[in-house]
Amino acid sequence: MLHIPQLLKPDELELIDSLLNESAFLDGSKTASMAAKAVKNNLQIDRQDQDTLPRIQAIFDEALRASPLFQIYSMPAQIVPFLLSKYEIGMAYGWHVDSPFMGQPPIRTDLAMTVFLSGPDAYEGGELVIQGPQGVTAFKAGKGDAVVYPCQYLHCVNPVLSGQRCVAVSWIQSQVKDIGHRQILFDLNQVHGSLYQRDPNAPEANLLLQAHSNLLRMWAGS
Ligand SMILES: O=C(O)CCC(=O)C(=O)O
Ligand SMILES: [Fe+2]
Repeated sequence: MLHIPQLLKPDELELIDSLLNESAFLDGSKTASMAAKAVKNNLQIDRQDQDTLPRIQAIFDEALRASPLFQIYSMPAQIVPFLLSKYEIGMAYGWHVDSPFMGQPPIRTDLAMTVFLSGPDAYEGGELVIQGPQGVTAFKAGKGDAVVYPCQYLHCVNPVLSGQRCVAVSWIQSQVKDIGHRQILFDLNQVHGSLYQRDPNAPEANLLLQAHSNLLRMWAGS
């Protein structure tokens, strides 16, 4: 999983805040499928909304395009339009896995993403808790931060005890389907980045980039 600090800039957050204030929120369990419906208790902006959602989506499109960390980690092929959710006092989303296909037309959900639109001081409880191979991690990230995690992982949102928690969530089909392949490519990319920073002409930086590119060609498109 990956924490991206400050995916959104302060002026983008300000605009999103004002758009959210104008929007009507509906019962969020309507957009959950099967088992998730029973454990989902939050509010969401209507998917059919033609006013607010497209404007917020445009901000996210640009922010994701401009984030090297997001691009390197997720290698997106397709991204589901963002859902805007609000958790008020007592609301929560119990342990669940996300559907393997989402969106219209459906895409394969390799990665899930939460963008935090409320700062950690705006609510108590409400942590995004993810059960990864190394154990459980609870995220309560800064306003404008994002967390991206593989859809293989069970996760939940703890009950909000005070205040309110606004987030935007989406799902990504990666160019690289396999979670282990993605991790190797991400690690190689990080090492290449630091070698390149030390010396852009270092032959080993080129060799590493060559190995990364060749692996990406080998593993992409699955
Ligand atoms: O609110 C969140 O951070 C995650 C929500 C979630 O798990 C979902 O919508 O499937
Ligand atoms: Fe989920």
